[in-house]
Amino acid sequence: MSDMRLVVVGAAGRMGRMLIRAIDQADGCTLVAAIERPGSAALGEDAGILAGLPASGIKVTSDAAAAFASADGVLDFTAPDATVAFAKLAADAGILHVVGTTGLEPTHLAELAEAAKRTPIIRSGNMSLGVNLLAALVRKVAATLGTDWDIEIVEMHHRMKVDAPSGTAVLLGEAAAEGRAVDLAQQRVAGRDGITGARQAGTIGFAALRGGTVVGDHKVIFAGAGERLELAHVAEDRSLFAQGAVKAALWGRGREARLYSMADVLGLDAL
Ligand SMILES: NC(=O)C1=CN([C@@H]2O[C@H](COP(=O)(O)OP(=O)(O)OC[C@H]3O[C@@H](n4cnc5c(N)ncnc54)[C@H](OP(=O)(O)O)[C@@H]3O)[C@@H](O)[C@H]2O)C=CC1
Ligand SMILES: O=C(O)C1=N[C@H](C(=O)O)C[C@H](O)C1
Repeated sequence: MSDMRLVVVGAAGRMGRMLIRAIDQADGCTLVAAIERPGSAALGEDAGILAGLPASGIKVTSDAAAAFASADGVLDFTAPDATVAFAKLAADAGILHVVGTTGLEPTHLAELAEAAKRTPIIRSGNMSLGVNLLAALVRKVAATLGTDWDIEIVEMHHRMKVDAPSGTAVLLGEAAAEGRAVDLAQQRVAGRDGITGARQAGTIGFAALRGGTVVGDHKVIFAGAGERLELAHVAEDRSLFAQGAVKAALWGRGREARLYSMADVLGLDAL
């Protein structure tokens, strides 16, 4: 089979550069375009150079529609509104859309679900094997323990991160809620401050720390009476997210139009 032709949108971002490198290192795929927004200082730059590689001959452009027309898939770690716009363009072009963008609101998710009726979309708040395995463990533990065990999710990220709680924290919260057979939206408590009153049984709490260059730390705490169970994941290098995204793209090639998760890609659904 010919190499899968991939486009990276948000190519000059922290993850965009990692994705260009991950494509370069992987077998079975080739970078065919690199996209940034109109007016970006990165336009015209060589995508390889941008990513710390030898020149690739691929210049960063802002014409996503033209790029998608001659590609098989797009890797998208950008921002919520941009991701929705790219989802429509990817569906128009009939190419696979891998979405790592976080901070998506229900309206964004509804738009992605609509686009996924026309083309496959693989979306995850975290593309690493470790976090997706952790989510499966959290689901099991939450299903096993009663609501006399309080669930709190603590995350820390670098100072440049713009959304909170992190997409991973939300993913882990959803896993805990699934385990308890409840709706996370009804149980979610984030950003306590001031006289909050005592903790309500059954709620799932989120705390977000920001600072320095932390790649991504997540801890799920099950706090019972007199004992505590803590499950944690530490991401040491963003390249693992990029490698996960490339793995997802190769897995998703030729799949039917629908929304997939990283658990689908990694075969963790049965856990
Ligand atoms: N799922 C996962 O495994 C992971 C997800 N993430 C998520 O990925 C996203 C990006 O993170 P990160 O790389 O650190 O952020 P950056 O801000 O470094 O990169 C985002 C890039 O997308 C660009 N962009 C934004 N809007 C558009 C647009 N309309 N068209 C083209 N390019 C656009 C930005 O350009 P500009 O600067 O001009 O706005 C920027 O270059 C975040 O939501 C983050 O949480 C990060 C790591 C792992
Ligand atoms: O913005 C980041 O950096 C990260 N974002 C993702 C998230 O919101 O969980 C994944 C990872 O933790 C890094």
